[in-house]
Amino acid sequence: MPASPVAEWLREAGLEHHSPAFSGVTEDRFRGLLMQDYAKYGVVDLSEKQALFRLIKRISSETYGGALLNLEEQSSDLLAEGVLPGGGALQADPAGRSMAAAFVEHSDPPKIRVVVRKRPLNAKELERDEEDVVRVDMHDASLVVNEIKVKVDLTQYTERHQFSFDDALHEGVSNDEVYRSTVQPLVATIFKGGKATCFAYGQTGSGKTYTMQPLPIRAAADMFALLADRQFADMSLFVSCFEIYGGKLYDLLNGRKRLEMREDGKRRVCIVGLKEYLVESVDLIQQLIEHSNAARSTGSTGANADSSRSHSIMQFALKKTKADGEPGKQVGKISFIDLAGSERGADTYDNDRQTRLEGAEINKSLLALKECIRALDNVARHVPFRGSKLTEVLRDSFIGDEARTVMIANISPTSSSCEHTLNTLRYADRVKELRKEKGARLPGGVTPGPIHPSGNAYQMPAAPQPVQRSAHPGPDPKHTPFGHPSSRSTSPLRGGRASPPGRRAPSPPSPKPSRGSSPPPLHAASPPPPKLAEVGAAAAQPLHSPGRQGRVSPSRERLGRRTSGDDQPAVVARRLTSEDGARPHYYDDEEDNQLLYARDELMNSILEEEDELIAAHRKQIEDTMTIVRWEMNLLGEVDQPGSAIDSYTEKLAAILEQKANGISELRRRLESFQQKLREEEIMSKTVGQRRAK
Ligand SMILES: Nc1ncnc2c1ncn2[C@@H]1O[C@H](COP(=O)(O)OP(=O)(O)OP(=O)(O)O)[C@@H](O)[C@H]1O
Repeated sequence: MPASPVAEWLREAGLEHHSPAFSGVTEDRFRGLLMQDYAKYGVVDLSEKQALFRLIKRISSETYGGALLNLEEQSSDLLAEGVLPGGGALQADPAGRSMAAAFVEHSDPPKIRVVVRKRPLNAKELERDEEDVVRVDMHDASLVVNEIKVKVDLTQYTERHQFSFDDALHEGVSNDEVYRSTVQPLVATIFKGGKATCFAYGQTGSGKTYTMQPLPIRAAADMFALLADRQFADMSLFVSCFEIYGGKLYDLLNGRKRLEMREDGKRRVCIVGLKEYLVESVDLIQQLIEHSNAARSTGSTGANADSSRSHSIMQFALKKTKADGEPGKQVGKISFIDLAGSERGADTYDNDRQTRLEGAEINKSLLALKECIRALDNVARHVPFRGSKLTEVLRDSFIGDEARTVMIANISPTSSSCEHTLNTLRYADRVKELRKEKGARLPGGVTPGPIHPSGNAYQMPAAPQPVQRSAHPGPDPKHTPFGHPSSRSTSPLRGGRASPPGRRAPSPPSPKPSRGSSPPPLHAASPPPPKLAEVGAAAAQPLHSPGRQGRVSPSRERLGRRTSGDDQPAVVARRLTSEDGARPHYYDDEEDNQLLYARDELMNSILEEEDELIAAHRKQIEDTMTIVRWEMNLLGEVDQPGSAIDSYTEKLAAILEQKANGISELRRRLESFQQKLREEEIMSKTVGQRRAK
């Protein structure tokens, strides 16, 4: 007689001696066994329990669509590193929860984790015989950068910079190990209802994309493994991907469609129109990643023809699934962020205006990101989201006890990249600095010794207050210029803006794919694949652009730090090294410094006013539509027999005045903006000329 499938499975797992106890257990019942059931069938030994757990995970996953997982490997990883952080403690879970549920409940990764990854020398660097100046000691999570310097008499010497982080990964470390050190511990956070963020920071070509790309795939594999558990059967995974390019949002899974950020009544940020995909296989995620990569903006710069000039953000949202298959309430979320090249925030003086503006935007967003992460650790009452689009979009990921962030600082090994490498490490160091004992820090960002768990002498800068955008005095939709409400006065555009929060655009429910079915292929130029669900984002209010008080000012922050005494000396050489890679360079010449600071200020106000100008233009169009309605009404009135011409002329005068005011206000704004662009042009040219000297 052939063995039953259950007996066959047990044999595969080396548990055949337990087969008699399982006789009569159906395949479905077997798949649904929980940990507390194991003892009933005589499986009490720890290693046997683990083997049975892995077996059930594997067959459940094969049945429910996660067949692509290498569960033998994944589960053993989970068992070794995540599921059982306390050794075998969870095996004896008194509540008798499944291993998956116990993993989620017991896992508690730190709020912030900073990991450095060094990439190997590439073929070109080897060909040029470039020197590897970075030594990583994985054992104590530290690294040393040997910076080669030249004295005034032209003799060379080496300056040694030492850093320590939560993990330091050398060039031989695989992407799997990176995953285990960074994102895997965050998987439980998402199932617990938390928001997790993982971002890669570093100069162009340091390995950000190489590092980030596999992470969502591995995370999805682990998430599917957990989703196969009965405990999480009512949840599904949704994926979206967008980029922030020049301060604007584009959907990378929907033909780079421009997206708008909105804030709903509860001050939640929504990205209106962002497409979300229900995913049930790792394969589909792989295709979505390829699709988004193809769509991502890259542009050529003096530094690197392929340098990435945008931040790309892939988000996994875990949601409850409604009975009709539609997504319900969000449980948790993880964002994978491949940041723009960090060096792109500086050295932009010689480029064209567009590139300079992009550089300034990147600079601003990297500074704001650092401040938001630092605020996480500092349990700050105010988090400076409004510093940039990037941090506004990620706002909910920086709030709440369950917010977790992992930063991966990618560095290149060569001597020629040394300055950028040090900038990246200093940025990473500052992200983590609250965890360190202040006394242990050496000048210049050198941070030997262990991380102190409670050292926290840093104070957040005064919380910036959001400033309302000063809109021009357009017509109030409730009041006509004649001083009384008009039944027809509501602007159709204004009305149309307020779509109900949380609504989804109608889309057919996504059927669960049959086992083994492969998702449709994606092509860069092709329309998005099926299983599409549009995010019904609330669209109550557009976000206010960051006001002058609400932004992170690079120059002011820098000046403030100089007097704080815990950074590098203020003036050390002909050129001061930028301390966190997101800064322009500063000089020991006071005049040069003044010029750079002034240019920073101007650039920031241009970035703010650009948004405001566009918003004001939009509003002006809406107002014009409202006024046209009034005019039509007025003409209707004057055509009536016996209408009073005096009343008509008065109302017409009021309308014309309102029209003229609207246009002159918009024109004033435009002229002020154009003037700033001209000033910036001149300043950048002057800076470029001084630097060339
Ligand atoms: N750890 C690594 N092992 C092997 N090759 C690597 C590693 N890191 C990066 N590389 C290679 O180095 C090159 C640059 O890497 P990558 O494109 O990821 O850099 P990047 O930081 O994302 O750059 P950009 O900001 O321009 O997007 C690629 O060819 C990549 O395959």
